[in-house]
Amino acid sequence: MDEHLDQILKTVPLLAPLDLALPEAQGAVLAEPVSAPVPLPPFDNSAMDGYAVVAADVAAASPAAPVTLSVIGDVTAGDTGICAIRPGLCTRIMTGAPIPAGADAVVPVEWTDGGTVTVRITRPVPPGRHIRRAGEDVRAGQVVLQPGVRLGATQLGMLAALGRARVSARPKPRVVVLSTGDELREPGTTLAPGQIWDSNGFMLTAAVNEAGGVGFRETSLADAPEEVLTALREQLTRADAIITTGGVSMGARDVVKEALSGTLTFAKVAMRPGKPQGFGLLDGVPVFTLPGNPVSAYVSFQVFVRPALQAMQGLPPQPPPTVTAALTEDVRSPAGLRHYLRARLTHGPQGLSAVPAQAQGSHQMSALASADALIVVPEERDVLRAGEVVEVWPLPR
Ligand SMILES: Nc1nc2c(c(=O)[nH]1)N[C@H]1C(S)=C(S)[C@@H](COP(=O)(O)OP(=O)(O)OC[C@H]3O[C@@H](n4cnc5c(N)ncnc54)[C@H](O)[C@@H]3O)O[C@H]1N2
Ligand code: MOO
Repeated sequence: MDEHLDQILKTVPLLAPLDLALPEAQGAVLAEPVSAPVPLPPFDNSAMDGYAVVAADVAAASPAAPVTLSVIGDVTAGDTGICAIRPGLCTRIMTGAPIPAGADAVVPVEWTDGGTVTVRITRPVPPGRHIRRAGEDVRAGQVVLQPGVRLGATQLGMLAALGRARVSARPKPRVVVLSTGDELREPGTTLAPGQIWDSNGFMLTAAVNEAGGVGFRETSLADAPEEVLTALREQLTRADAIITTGGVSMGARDVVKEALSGTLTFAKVAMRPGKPQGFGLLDGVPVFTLPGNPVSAYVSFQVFVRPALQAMQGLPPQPPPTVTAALTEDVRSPAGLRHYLRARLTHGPQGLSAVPAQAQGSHQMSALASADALIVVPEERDVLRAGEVVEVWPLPR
């Protein structure tokens, strides 16, 4: 498994950065350091609705002996005019409004009678109180986001706050998913004997999206090597990567293998499910040929394709973070294979427990669909005992 993944990670190309408008950049990975052209906040402003005052004027204010000041006007957020006060005067001020010259504190409106001509203030404020200083969030010139950061909601908010409309970032990889098999039909249609509905196509397209790519599902292909090759070539113009499922094992009609045997490397990987794997570049585009059994295809996606998509965006190709959990029953596993068992995690007083699914066949979608984790059984173990603390991968959602 490690060899196959290493081979993939050293082969997949890094996607070139694009100049993206902010809304298009969601999920892309920053390719430039972003520094602040101005300080944030750009100017001293009020943190409260209230009155901008000279703190010394209200130092002795109390409910018993309120201080009265003249209100010379209102300053609201967005005011661009120049405003100044001197001792004895104040302005009403709103949250986010620039602090008038001469003022050094804000009295919240709750501590006043709310007057508009004169105001009675019942509590003192120390100098600086309720003023948000220019640059106290970000200094001008400060590098705020480093290359390699995936742009989510908060990073896009940060970029907009810095006035950036566009950014250089590696886009989400576009991944085309092609299922192969004469037996496959579209969900929503009726089946003839021997036929099944294509589930891999939908599952893997969704898995691509969950993994931070953009998945495109194509209608399944018949077991004809020429057709498979033509379909793959057609997709090269829009795909950053292609996933196929089916046709890679030992059957008489393993078309994917037949179509690509000169181009890709096919291997039997020491894992279950997911033994037959193929990978390589077709005209520079990574092609992952995953096994047809649905659970095998899904597990293969998580262990090989997901890290590859991360690497293509310049992210560290990390497997999902694992947790440890106590096994609720014994499980057996063939030695020499890394085994991913479908399981459910439960939280109890003793911490996390992993409940293995009863159905562990690589065709048994229902156990996969009700699992929220995979128990990882290392190659060197052939039995794990109930109560043992084991490594578990929570599945992405
Ligand atoms: N003699 C051997 N037979 C098999 C071996 C082996 O080593 N020697 N390996 C087995 C393992 S493990 C796997 S996994 C499968 C992989 O087979 P293929 O990748 O060639 O896949 P197919 O034969 O096309 O299909 C397998 C199975 O999955 C169903 N399938 C395929 N595509 C879809 C889809 N899009 N949606 C739902 N189900 C799909 C297909 O109908 C078959 O039942 O080979 C074993 N055999
Ligand atoms: O490896 Mo197959 O992928 O076990 O069913």
